[in-house]
Amino acid sequence: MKIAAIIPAFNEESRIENVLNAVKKVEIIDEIIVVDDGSEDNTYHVAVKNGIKAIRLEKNQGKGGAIMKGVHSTDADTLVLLDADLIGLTPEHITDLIEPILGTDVQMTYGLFSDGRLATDFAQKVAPFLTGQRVVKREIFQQLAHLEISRFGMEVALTRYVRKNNIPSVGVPMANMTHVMKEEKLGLFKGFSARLKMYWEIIKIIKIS
Ligand SMILES: O=c1ccn([C@@H]2O[C@H](COP(=O)(O)OP(=O)(O)O)[C@@H](O)[C@H]2O)c(=O)[nH]1
Ligand SMILES: O=C(O)[C@@H](COP(=O)(O)O)O[C@H]1O[C@H](CO)[C@@H](O)[C@H](O)[C@H]1O
Repeated sequence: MKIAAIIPAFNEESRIENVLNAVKKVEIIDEIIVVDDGSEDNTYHVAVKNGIKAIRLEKNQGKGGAIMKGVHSTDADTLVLLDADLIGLTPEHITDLIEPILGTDVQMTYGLFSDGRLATDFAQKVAPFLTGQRVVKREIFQQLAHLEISRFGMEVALTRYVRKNNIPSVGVPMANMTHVMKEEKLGLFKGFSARLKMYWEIIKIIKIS
């Protein structure tokens, strides 16, 4: 079994180091890959400075496209997907996410914030299928079309595929964790516009998957 962590990152220079510090401490992870999705800031250099393999995409391709670049750059059979803007991530959170897959027929796990912040805990209670923290077996990526163009629809495509095909999956609580919300990153107006765009990308993938 080979485990690779893939961290898609778009303009995350000030946030990604926290995530890298936690991932680097997880001994069962064989490879860490940051995919810089056309950032205009120093995300790529922060990853390289931390000794991480980083792939730099010239043009922004969206989260799904960035993750698939990472998937195609490794032969790992187990992929750990983590957002670059997590707050409170520990090595234990990551091992908890991987553990249910070891020696079982579980093919996907998904992490759910709890006891972090009211807003982000609530968002994941209402829509657990959106979470970006996952461990996914490679076969699942191979079965799914459209992931390269799915942008923020990637997680919903994964969840729908697993449900439709009765593939064993497990939700894992991630206590004391949260992330930086779009409105906090981009300001109220731009953040909310980005949120609407994300919902549209999700609707589009539902239509074609
Ligand atoms: O075009 C994009 C948009 C987002 N991301 C990354 O995907 C993850 C989740 O994105 P974001 O935090 O914006 O989504 P949210 O959690 O707010 O829905 C983060 O690591 C982003 O840097 C990416 O690689 N390309
Ligand atoms: O939880 C959600 O409602 C959205 C938006 O999060 P925020 O409202 O910015 O905290 O975030 C998730 O959904 C995206 C689409 O599935 C994922 O790509 C993100 O990783 C995830 O955090």
